[in-house]
Amino acid sequence: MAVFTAVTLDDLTQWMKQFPLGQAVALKGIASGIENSNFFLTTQRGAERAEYVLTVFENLDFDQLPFYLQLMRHLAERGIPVPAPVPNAVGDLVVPLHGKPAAIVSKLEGSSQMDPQPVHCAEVGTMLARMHLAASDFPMQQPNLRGLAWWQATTPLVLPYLTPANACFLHDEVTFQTEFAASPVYAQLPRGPVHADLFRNNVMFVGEKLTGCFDFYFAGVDTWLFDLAVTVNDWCIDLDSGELDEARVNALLASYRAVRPFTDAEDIAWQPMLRAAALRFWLSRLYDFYVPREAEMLTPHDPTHFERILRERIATPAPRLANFE
Ligand SMILES: Nc1ncnc2c1ncn2[C@@H]1O[C@H](COP(=O)(O)OP(=O)(O)O)[C@@H](O)[C@H]1O
Ligand SMILES: N[C@@H](CCOP(=O)(O)O)C(=O)O
Repeated sequence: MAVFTAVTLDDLTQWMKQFPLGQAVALKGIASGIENSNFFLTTQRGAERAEYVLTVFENLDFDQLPFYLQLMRHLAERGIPVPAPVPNAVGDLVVPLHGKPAAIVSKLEGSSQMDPQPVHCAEVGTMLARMHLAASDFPMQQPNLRGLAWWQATTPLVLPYLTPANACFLHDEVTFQTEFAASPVYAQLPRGPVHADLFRNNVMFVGEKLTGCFDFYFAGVDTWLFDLAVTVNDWCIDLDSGELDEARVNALLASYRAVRPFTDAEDIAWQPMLRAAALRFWLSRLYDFYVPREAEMLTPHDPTHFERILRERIATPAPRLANFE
């Protein structure tokens, strides 16, 4: 269940007056999701009804949220299919509700495709490349808050819970990634604002047509290749083994490259980056599993899934980016 803060239609009677949306006439809690309280909100202005998503943010504060919501607005204005935040009468995208930050965004059509085929991966690749280019002139700066500095700070917190062999494995991978991030190849990688969590459950489809992506609350400035590796590590794998599925990898990379060709540095960095993307989610899942936050509100995901993927990415050479047609 993912409604941590109860909101009723009565609560919204006054609150909605700051938005140019008319009255709230229906509100339904959304069960999926693990971080925030989400609701489908129906509004009515005159005879016209419209659907939105109301989010009450449980873990992010008022200072952090403008980056995410302004980025969504920036992308929506450039035709990238992401939820468009609705500003209130004074232009604020984030406003208090029950003392917590809240926002209203447009509702995307469709549902998640949890058994993606190459055709779906091709759609994701095209959208991701378009999103990277469209975000490249976004003026706000916020690093990926789940990047290298977070990995280095979080590793000592989870090491005591691991077997000696796994502790050693984690420590070695963070050392490897620290050296990779200091390398000349890494310095040449193109970067900008990235989604950083473009998993299957964060993209909507109607049939084979991608209708949008959401959940920008891990977005930040990082390399485009990292974002691509996060995406491939979720969309293009066999979920049991963690192995890459060649047809889906091919489809996603070819469609991405058709919009934004890869650089030589990206070609060289691909395998370390697939490892980095696996490490990032192994570590966050370990942290959520072993170091639960106070007033726990988060359902932890299985960390061993990404441990398996990381071992697999180290063991099996990644196909060269340049070879994909
Ligand atoms: N803009 C949107 N349009 C349509 N559905 C949405 C939208 N935003 C969220 N949802 C629905 O809400 C669910 C939970 O959202 P999510 O962002 O994953 O929550 P959390 O941040 O709590 O993990 C999604 O699985 C999706 O069904
Ligand atoms: N994708 C992450 C967890 C983030 O959850 P989300 O529901 O906010 O996308 C993972 O799988 O560990």
